[in-house]
Amino acid sequence: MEMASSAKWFAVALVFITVILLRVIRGRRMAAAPASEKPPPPVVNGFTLLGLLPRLLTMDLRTKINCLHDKYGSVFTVSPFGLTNVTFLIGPEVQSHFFQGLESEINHGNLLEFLVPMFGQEIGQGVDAATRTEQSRFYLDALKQSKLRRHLDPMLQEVESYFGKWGLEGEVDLKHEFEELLMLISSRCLLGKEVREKMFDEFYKLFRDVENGLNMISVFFPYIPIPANRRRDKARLKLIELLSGTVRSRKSSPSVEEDVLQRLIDSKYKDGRSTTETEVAGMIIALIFGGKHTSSLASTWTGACLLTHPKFLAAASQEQKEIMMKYEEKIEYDALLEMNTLHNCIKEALRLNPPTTMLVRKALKHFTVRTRQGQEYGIPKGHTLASPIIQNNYLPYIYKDPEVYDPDRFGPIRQEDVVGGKFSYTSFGGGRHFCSGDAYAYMQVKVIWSHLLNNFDLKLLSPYPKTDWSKLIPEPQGNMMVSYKRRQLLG
Ligand code: HEM
Repeated sequence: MEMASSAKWFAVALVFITVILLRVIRGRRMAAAPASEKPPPPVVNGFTLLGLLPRLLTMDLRTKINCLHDKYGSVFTVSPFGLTNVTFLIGPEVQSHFFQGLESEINHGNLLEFLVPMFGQEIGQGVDAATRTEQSRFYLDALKQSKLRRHLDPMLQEVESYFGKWGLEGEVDLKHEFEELLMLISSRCLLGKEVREKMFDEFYKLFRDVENGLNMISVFFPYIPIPANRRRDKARLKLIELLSGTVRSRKSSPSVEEDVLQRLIDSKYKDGRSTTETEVAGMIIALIFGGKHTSSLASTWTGACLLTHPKFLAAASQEQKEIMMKYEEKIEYDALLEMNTLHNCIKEALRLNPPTTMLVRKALKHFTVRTRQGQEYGIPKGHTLASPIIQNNYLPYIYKDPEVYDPDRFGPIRQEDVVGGKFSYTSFGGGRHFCSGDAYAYMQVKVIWSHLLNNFDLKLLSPYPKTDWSKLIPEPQGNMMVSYKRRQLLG
């Protein structure tokens, strides 16, 4: 009996030792892997995360990432109990594959799946990679610099008419004002006159329901039947129906409009196929979604920064005076291109407060990165990759006194982002998926701020806003109350 029991324990021990030995041998083999296989990045595992939790819980997103950056360096993998592996890439030196790698080696994977129920199955993440790439080309083509001039007059009309409704003096919540105004500009320049003139209210209401479908829950569970998702699905169907009707009547009309909707209608795939009504409808919803809120936040943060920095407010106002004199009080497209001070004021507001705080990708193939200190790491296939713009924009070896609002850092003397090298400034992304609407965005924010600087004396009544990190796209917390006094009546 005793003999049988000993034999049993001996067999168990043997199996156990064999398993251990096999693991050690496999580990040695991996350690002796070819020289091209660099070590993986340091890992922040579940236990470490639990240890850090009390501190992390009290921090905002940027401080959290900063804390991990300080401790683990510019490349590290957050791996909570092996559930997932998210590798953070911080600083321009380690971004080139992230931004420029082939789509077949690094792409958005299913990380943006939550956009499918917002824009439909026919575009973006709902279609195969080749079709998606062609649709990105349509966006780029519709929004490229050479096509922007024609948007200036409608944009100016919207801005003048909006601020024309302000009194001689008063108080407003600038954040709210910009949200409304950007929706009007977007519907006019992107969607066109049919929607702007005849069905703006209906469009706005439906669009808001689609937009509000994006929340912390829907990002992870885009299809669960919570009320916000149900409202989103209903609104999207109605929106697609409404916009498809507009596309249909445009297609059958001999007159050709000059807005972005028309460009998407006229776009053709490489095989000669025209875009369908639902594709155009989905693409235009996606464009408005990508451009409206980001530009409204850019306008708000620019206001918050300018109105708390008299030196730069004075410089931007002086530039307006000179340009208005040169162009005889009329804003022309070329005049906008000459507003370098205002441009840098907006760019700096977006460095400090990028609306998209973090970019993500999926590694479909193993790749290597080399840090600024010369350390090389192999990033395994399958990892989720995160490029935190909110941390990259604050690196002190790129930006002097990174916490300070200083638009001069982008001026001709310092050019800190140029000196810092490619991917030093990524508020608009970079490389393959660089924002298609950056020039359009600058144009509308400049038209707005040029008008305000030329026509009003403004004072910030609220304190400089804190960032509301509870929002998926962080925004200034609460209202941003401003008092205005009209300098001259509009002619
Ligand atoms: C201040 C305003 C804006 C900011 C900060 C911004 C930021 C960004 C960023 C960071 C990306 C890269 C996403 C990634 O790599 O995953 C992006 C992509 C994109 N943006 Fe913008 N954006 C702005 C305005 C606009 C506007 C006004 C439009 C259109 C009207 C637009 C259309 C797009 C499109 C279509 C893409 C996808 C490009 C692609 O994947 O090929 N954006 N934007």
